[in-house]
Amino acid sequence: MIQKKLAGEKAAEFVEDGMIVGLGSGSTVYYTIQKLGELVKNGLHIKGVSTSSRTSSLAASLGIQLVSLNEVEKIDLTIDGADEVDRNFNGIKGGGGALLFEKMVAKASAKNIWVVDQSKRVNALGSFPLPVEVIPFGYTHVNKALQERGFKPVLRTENGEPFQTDSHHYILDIHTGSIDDPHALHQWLKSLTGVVETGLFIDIADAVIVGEKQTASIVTK
Ligand SMILES: O=C[C@H](O)[C@H](O)[C@H](O)COP(=O)(O)O
Repeated sequence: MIQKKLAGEKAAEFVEDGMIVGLGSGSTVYYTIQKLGELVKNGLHIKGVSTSSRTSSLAASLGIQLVSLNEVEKIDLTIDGADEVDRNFNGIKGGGGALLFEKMVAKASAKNIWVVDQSKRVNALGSFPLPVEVIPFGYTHVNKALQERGFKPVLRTENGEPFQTDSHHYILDIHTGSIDDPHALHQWLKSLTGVVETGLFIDIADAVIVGEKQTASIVTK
């Protein structure tokens, strides 16, 4: 989709020679990574920290050098997609199941830019089902607690089997409706034993690049 391409490619303009760059996951940041691949072929030196096995394969195929999160003290800039972004730049991520690594990479980054198309911008988070990453052991009990709270959890599946994240966890997609207090919801979810991470990304994005019909605009706080 052209809006994703415009946003994704625009973000590559913020990458400078010598940077350690967090490489997000998904169909929008795909275009950033493709662009970075071109720039690397033309002499740009960067090291990438990947957030998913898919991104690792893509980056490696384009000749982008990868290092693990353990090997770096900090990341200069991370570029990633999002499933929803509100006016405070809080977001829902994890539609592709990469939320845990994405959040760890984001939190180790001096700056985070999200790339989205216009449809991802919302007044309040919560229309997109919120991914909750859980360990497979006893996940039905977490599911029950979420059901009791009225969140209608759905175990994410792939080819008829539970979808497994890169860490071999499961994902329960929950239906929260409009989220009034993302902090409180995130805290409550994290308090459930067996929950590894939530797709609520709060106070993480510094700027959002929004792909429009013919251009991409940069929105800062
Ligand atoms: O787990 C997936 C990530 O959080 C993605 O960044 C997010 O789902 C947005 O992906 P896309 O750009 O494909 O809509």
